[in-house]
Amino acid sequence: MTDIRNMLIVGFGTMTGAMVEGWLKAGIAPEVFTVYHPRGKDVPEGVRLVTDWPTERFDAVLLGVKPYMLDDVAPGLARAVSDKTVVLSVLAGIELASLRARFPQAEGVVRFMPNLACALGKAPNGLIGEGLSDTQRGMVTDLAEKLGSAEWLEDESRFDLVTALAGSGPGFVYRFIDALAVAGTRLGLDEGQAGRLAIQMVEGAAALAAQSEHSPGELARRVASPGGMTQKGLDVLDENDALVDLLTQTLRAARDRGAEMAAEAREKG
Ligand SMILES: NC(=O)C1=CN([C@@H]2O[C@H](COP(=O)(O)OP(=O)(O)OC[C@H]3O[C@@H](n4cnc5c(N)ncnc54)[C@H](O)[C@@H]3O)[C@@H](O)[C@H]2O)C=CC1
Ligand SMILES: O=C(O)[C@@H]1CCC=N1
Repeated sequence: MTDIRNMLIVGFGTMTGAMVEGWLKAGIAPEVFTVYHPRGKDVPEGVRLVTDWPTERFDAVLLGVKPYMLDDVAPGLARAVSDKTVVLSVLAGIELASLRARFPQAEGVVRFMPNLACALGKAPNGLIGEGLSDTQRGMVTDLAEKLGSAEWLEDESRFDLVTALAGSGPGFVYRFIDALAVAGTRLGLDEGQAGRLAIQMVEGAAALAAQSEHSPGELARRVASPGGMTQKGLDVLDENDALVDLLTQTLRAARDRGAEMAAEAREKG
């Protein structure tokens, strides 16, 4: 495995900021990172900020702008891409072919789908690439594992679904936490206390599920005493597959938006 020597980041925002936080915590030196922003930007200590397009070549460039801004930055960014560079994109819905059309000279192009838990080294990172050398694939795997895990896909048609589950997923979980707190408040708990209980309960339950030898289904069974309180609640979630159906609709809607964004980028490219 080859350590990354330099990475240019274009679009240093919520997502790529969390990634850099995770990489710095994992021991990558801040000098590895260069952030480009035409109007300047706060960056962590030791990270280089440039307001003009750099002319040197980078091992990796990380694209972190909003998907509809791809063509605002692609021509300038192309100057920092050589035939030894891997282009990493966190842009939802933007396909490998759309990236390749903008960066034909890059050696490899990768869709790298993290989530905000990167900052804690706890994100499942969806990956799919094209044109990668073995060295680049090893480097990208290492970068992903420093942020949590590396989940390589072979079939790009599934990537938007991975994005919906693992990239958008924290948004859905936060809604669930909020809903638990709202429900508790509606039924009579103090609002602040209901919020604290909901967050700490989900944190502990997720940590236990991650460590346990048992599946989440079995863990739910272990919480529910026959004829007891939990079972009565689970009966509501399970009736007519209510929760599974709701989450299927949720993932489908998110996934299908990815396909729409992909089509928009394809038309422009
Ligand atoms: N927020 C999330 O949880 C996730 C976001 N993503 C992807 O990450 C990308 C960025 O999303 P966020 O970080 O949420 O948005 P954001 O708005 O926080 O970040 C975008 C950044 O791009 C910068 N920017 C705008 N114009 C620029 C230019 N011309 N040159 C250089 N930088 C420029 C902005 O200053 C901003 O900081 C999107 O493509 C999204 O699909 C992917 C997975 C999860
Ligand atoms: O909402 C979005 O489009 C991106 C994809 C995953 C999380 N945020």
